[in-house]
Amino acid sequence: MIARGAIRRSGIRELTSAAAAALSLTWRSAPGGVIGQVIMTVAEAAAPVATAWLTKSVLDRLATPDGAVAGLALGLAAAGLAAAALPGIGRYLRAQTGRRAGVEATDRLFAEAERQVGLRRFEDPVFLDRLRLAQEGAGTTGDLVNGICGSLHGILSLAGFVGSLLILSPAMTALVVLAAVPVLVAELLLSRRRAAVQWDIEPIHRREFFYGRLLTDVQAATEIRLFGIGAFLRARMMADRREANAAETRMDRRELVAQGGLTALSAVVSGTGLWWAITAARGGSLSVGDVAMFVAAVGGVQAGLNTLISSVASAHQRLLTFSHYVAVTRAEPDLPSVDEGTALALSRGIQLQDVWFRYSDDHPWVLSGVDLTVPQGRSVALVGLNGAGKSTLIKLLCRMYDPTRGRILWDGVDLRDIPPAALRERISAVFQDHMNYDMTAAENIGLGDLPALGDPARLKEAAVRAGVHETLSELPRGYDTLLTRIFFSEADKGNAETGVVLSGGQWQRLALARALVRDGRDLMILDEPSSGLDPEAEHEVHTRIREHRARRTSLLISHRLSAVRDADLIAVLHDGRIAEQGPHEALMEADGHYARLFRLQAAGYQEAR
Ligand SMILES: Nc1ncnc2c1ncn2[C@@H]1O[C@H](COP(=O)(O)OP(=O)(O)OP(=O)(O)O)[C@@H](O)[C@H]1O
Repeated sequence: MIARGAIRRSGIRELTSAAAAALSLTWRSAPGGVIGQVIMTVAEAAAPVATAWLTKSVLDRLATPDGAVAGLALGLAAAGLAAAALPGIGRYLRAQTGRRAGVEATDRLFAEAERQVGLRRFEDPVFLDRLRLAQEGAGTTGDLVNGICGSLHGILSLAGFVGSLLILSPAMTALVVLAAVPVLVAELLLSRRRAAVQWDIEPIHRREFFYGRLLTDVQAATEIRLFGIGAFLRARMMADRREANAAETRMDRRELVAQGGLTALSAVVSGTGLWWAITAARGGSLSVGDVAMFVAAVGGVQAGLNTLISSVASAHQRLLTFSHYVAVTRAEPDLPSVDEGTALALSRGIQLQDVWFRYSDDHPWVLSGVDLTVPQGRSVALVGLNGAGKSTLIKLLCRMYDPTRGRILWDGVDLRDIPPAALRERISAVFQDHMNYDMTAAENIGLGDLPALGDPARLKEAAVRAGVHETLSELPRGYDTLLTRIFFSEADKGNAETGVVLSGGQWQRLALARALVRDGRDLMILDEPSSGLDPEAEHEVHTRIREHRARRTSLLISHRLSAVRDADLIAVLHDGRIAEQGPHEALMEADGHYARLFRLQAAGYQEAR
């Protein structure tokens, strides 16, 4: 788990490393754009300095009797034109470069997030906050180059105007430059503080987002309406919004006060400068052109400073956000994994040896010394009370987590010594909390084995075996019907062809079809594959599953004990261990947990007769 406090203290090294990463990413995705931006920046910075010098020269020439100004006026017009046109071109280049860098950064971010082979990171709220900020950072990668170009622009125009001002008055130059130091320091402190506020309120935003999604979620809508809890949830969401707003308002006020003081300081500096220039012109030590140049230079220095300060401050804040991107893309994988090797076809079986597991050091033990063998070619059923740890055991088998103690062997090889992708390639599963993808029916099945997406015969075969083929063929566009209505506009709403909504049981059959299309795998895991089905469908599905499990290695979890009774081996998980195991008859004879649960269920059915 990552500590929130550790993340707030982002030092210079972290920021430098974030800047280097952002620049190299932007350079790789749009080198032409970066070069173009630098050229535009230099030209944009030079234009106002050139305009000021040309204006001074024109005014001074006009004061002499034979002052020819045509050439200068032409130059002035050209500089004005450049000053007007360059910002537009610069904006275009910035947008293009930003988009390209954003695409590259986002792609890389999601690829790196996939590198987390297990589930732990996705259960860590701090990592989730980082991931959200990282997505924001990825979208604005190019802005860092903008920030740097902005700073360069500020420095160049400053250099131009400071040089001009130095010629007129070194003392005035020193005053203007010195006045800029507190502004720069204050802006940097403010941007650091703003990034810290943003990080602090991230969990509040996450909660607010959760309530907002709940209030608009079609699945939640039925309960929310029936229980009348909409206003209650809305109040919670608004409380979070107000809390976040209050933190941001405090920050805004702090900025307002600081920036007010800084503006007053710069007004005093310009006023003093203007007073000095007018007095000097009266005394004859400055020409009219010099006064014009002086006014332009003081304005130019202050504008340059403002550009520099705001670019540095915004680049600083973006770097703080981008450092989350860097942290996510460089995060160590949650599970150590080997890159080379394969999981060979299962020939003997899977063995759990003294497996202990808890979700973290603060959680109680879920498994405390499980010993179990799933022999190759046999069907094993796992039963136990709610919360006994059955689904957890399955997640360990798929290596979503590693056992805290003990080991799991695939034909004698520790799962930790097999690349996770190679292991998962050998497993198919229907999970208790299976996904319903907002995609077409064909895609919902084909995602189980991507090559099957282009093979309608395989999709149909899996659907037939899962007992969902008839339902799918009767859809308006058959297997190509979208199983969602979220992508449609108001105009398409009444048109069933644009998408349909399936029932819970139908979705469950689709999940089963998705697992079945992944045929030929070495291990089939079925975690409550029929819990949402009607009795007839349940019977039919279990008959098909039984046929499928014959001579195959499978692990079935079900609370319907009638469905597990003909497994080759039934294991009862109780108090974190396998309390008893054997075939149905042996367990009934032993008269332990299984026999008690089985009789309880059977009695329920008999009473109804
Ligand atoms: N991600 C998690 N983080 C922390 N604890 C968890 C997590 N998932 C499950 N648990 C806890 O682990 C225990 C076992 O849960 P598990 O889902 O494995 O039980 P189960 O036997 O499959 O239950 P059921 O029959 O209700 O599906 C429960 O106490 C649960 O609260």
